[in-house]
Amino acid sequence: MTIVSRDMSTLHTKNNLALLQTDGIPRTRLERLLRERAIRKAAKSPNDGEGEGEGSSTQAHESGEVELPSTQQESLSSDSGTSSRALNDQDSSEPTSKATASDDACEKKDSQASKQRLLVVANRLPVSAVRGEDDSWQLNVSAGGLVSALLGVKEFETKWVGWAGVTVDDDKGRQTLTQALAAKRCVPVFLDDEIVQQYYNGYCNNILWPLFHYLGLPQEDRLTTTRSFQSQFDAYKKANRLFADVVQEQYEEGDVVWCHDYHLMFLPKYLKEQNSSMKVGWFLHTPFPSSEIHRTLPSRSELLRSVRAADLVGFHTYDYGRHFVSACTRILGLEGTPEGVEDQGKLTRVSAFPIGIDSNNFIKALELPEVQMHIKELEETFAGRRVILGVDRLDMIKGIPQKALAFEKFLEENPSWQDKVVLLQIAVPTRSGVPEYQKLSSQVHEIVGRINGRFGTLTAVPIHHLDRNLDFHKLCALYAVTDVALVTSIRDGMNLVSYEYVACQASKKGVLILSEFAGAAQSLGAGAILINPWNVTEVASSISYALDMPADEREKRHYHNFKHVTSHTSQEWAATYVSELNDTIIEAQLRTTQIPPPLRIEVAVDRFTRSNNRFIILGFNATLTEPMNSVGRKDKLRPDLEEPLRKLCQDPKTTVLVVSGSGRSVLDDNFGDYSLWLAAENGVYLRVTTGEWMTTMPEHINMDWVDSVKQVFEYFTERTPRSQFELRDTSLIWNYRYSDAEFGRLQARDLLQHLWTGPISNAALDVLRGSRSVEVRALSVTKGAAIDRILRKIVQDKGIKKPIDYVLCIGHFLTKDEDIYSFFERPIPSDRPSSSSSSSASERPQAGVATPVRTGSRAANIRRQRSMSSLEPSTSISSLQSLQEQEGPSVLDLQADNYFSCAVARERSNSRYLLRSSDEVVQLLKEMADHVETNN
Ligand SMILES: O=P(O)(O)OC[C@H]1O[C@H](O[C@H]2O[C@H](CO)[C@@H](O)[C@H](O)[C@H]2O)[C@H](O)[C@@H](O)[C@@H]1O
Ligand SMILES: O=c1ccn([C@@H]2O[C@H](COP(=O)(O)OP(=O)(O)O)[C@@H](O)[C@H]2O)c(=O)[nH]1
Repeated sequence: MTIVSRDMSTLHTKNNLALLQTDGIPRTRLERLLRERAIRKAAKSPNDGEGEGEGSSTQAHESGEVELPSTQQESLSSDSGTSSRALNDQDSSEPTSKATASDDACEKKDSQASKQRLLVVANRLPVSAVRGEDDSWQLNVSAGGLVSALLGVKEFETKWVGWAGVTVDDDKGRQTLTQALAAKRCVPVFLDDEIVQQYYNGYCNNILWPLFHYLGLPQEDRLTTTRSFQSQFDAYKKANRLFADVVQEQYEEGDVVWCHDYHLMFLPKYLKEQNSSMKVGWFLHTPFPSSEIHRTLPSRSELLRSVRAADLVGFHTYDYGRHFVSACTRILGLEGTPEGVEDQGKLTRVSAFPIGIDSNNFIKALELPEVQMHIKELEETFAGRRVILGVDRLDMIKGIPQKALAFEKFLEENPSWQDKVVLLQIAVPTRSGVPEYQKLSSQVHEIVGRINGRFGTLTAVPIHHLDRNLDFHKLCALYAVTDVALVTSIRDGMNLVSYEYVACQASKKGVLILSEFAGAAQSLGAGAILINPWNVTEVASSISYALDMPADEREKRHYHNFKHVTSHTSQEWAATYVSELNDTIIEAQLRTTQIPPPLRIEVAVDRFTRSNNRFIILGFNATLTEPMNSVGRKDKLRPDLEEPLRKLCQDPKTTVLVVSGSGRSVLDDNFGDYSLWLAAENGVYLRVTTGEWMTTMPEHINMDWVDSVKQVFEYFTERTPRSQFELRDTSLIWNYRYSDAEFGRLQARDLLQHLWTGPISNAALDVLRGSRSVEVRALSVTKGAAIDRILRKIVQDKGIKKPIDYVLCIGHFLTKDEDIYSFFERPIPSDRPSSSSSSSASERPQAGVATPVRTGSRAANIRRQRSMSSLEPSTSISSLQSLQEQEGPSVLDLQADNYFSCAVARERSNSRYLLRSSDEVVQLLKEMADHVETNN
């Protein structure tokens, strides 16, 4: 990402869409992403190409970024007795309190001026701080896959925001730690002990973590537990606010903000509330469980909604993403699409981005003298024995007890191996403040002790169990010398240990036994032996198979995995994610240009009050009723619309028409006692409420297909619980809005497939897909076709003399029915609404009315186009043409400023304006009704 990428980020920052559309940047998402990828590849210098992973450690070290310490010294922290990776950019072991934030920042700015700025926000910073005397700070690399992977990301000008793993209550300490961290491009979020206990140990690691790994919620045995869940959830939100505040302080326009993991599910929402134009991504490092698991969580909806505020939501695997979309459709009732989750036109893109490692760093580390020395030591220690390696945080998800049991079974079944093989298990202590982790530690020790007692000898034990964090060089050496890596996670977001093992096995070509419940199984499945860790017998026989595997099979398997690990690096992962996030914003901007502007209600009302003969056309479903996705919706007029509608209907200067796809009885029930016009079945039936229904059905309408379609709809209704179908005179509708959303959608897909390609595909019918329905209609039955006939009838019936000078047409119409909007438009592209109507409307390319629309010629035109001129209503409606012939001038005298077509709760529409929901329809009609009162 060098010069060309910078051009891209300039485009993003400036939202320069005009430029975007004219300078050759492709318009489709895939084309843009392919191009970005090509640019990234081309921008790699030839030197970067040594080894597949780009961005070598040396390079990163020189730029002063935080990195895995292949080029740094490592230190054993003598006071704690544990081995850790000390991390300083100038000097690896000295305390860093003297480093100043400003010096460092300036230096970085110059060297990284061309890079995209990236704010990485994660609960844990890549370094954990330990306070020394004199307010000095030692910064040690934190353990865990998230940190390892993100340390490999070097393409961006990255700043980290997170918790340093330590409580600092005094101002001086906070100040010095902030300075020390600034040298690592890290910014601390300070959490007090109470928050850490409630948020991190409590809500994150005792509730979300087990739940997301299918271990269920903790059992409650008394009400105080419920109360503590609530206080943990409150602390979770509070902690997320603290993160949001720090991000806000650090944010500069154009930055990409990348939020990580289950600790920060509220962060996207808080950030967008603070700044809606911020580019916000969220990535989950754990699995996202099936919606059936997620729905057990009391705060399930709030969490989903908050994550949805992000522009891009990423997961390690397609399955996790699918579960998330499914939870949003089933729990929030939103629309899941192949692209993500949609709510009233707002798309949250959901994709899989499998993480990788900085493979080059591992490969190069193997050449270092210290690593070679460790390799030699290990070879000597384990001479004559094969070594099976396990490296895990001591976490219940890692299946360490299962691993030990499988190894026990293997020894039991293979006595000849008993003194020739050892299981070397590194169990890095983690989250020791959570009681479940303390229990696990004792459990594992007990099992290991028992097995060693059973199979050990005076001089050797079969399991070497180390409860500690290893330094990087020792870890690399272990990866390189061992014969088999055994990963038995019962669930694991990805599992980077398996990647790291493969990266270090270029010479030995050891075997990877990998749990099928780790995300890594999807990428390393070709080369690994996949196992179900719960099946102890299977794992035991896989160990046996691995130890006896012939060299050529090991080579082949290793080759597959090595290729994957070295090409799908952490750098690639981050670059792909950020590139998609940037593109998601471009896409949203492009979509915006296709979205009509919001209706300015005050303008519509103002024009209404100044006109003398108004025509108001209202859709019914989701326009005058509750929104589509509210549970238990009935086809019923909203109670808050009754009064305003009644007032409007009583106004002598206003004619109100409700036009709906619904049948006559639905409209009768809702509007029988109002004084207005009703058009049922998309205008096939018409009546003024004081009169009888009449048909406006066109002649020669072909309905031969009805029986065949009916049979198909019956078939799908029987097989889709809670779906229903309705037979109308000119249409059939199958709707599944009360069915399981995903199943309904799959059924609809099958149904559509059959209608489009099956035996009735040549019938004279239109197939229309609604958001949760499929409708089949006679050809050319649309609201736009009907409005012509309806208008004629109304004009004739009311004996209208004064031309109609104001039209408001609002509805949640299917695309096909949007021809009702264009009926009142005059197709002259150069015409524009005058500026007084609405400034945003004047920017709309499709708005084309400027001069009076003469209904006679317009209607005739439409009739010609649609071959709908010959109408035979049961009650005669004479043609408007003849009406005009009889009565002289036009009945429509519509200035552009006085025509308002509005789609309700739609994202894209041919209408001039949008109303977000039926709530806004209520507001509009109320304000109009208020003016009727005062004016008349
Ligand atoms: O920060 P801690 O509470 O000490 O825990 C360490 C990290 O554990 C989890 O790692 C996950 O991320 C890895 C990289 O994507 C993935 O390979 C692994 O399967 C996950 O378990 C956790 O998600 C991180 O937030 C923690 O920092
Ligand atoms: O003593 C150790 C052992 C392991 N790791 C690192 O911890 C990470 C574990 O990541 P993984 O994705 O396997 O699981 P997680 O712990 O994140 O759940 C790997 O990068 C290891 O290199 C470490 O820092 N110190």
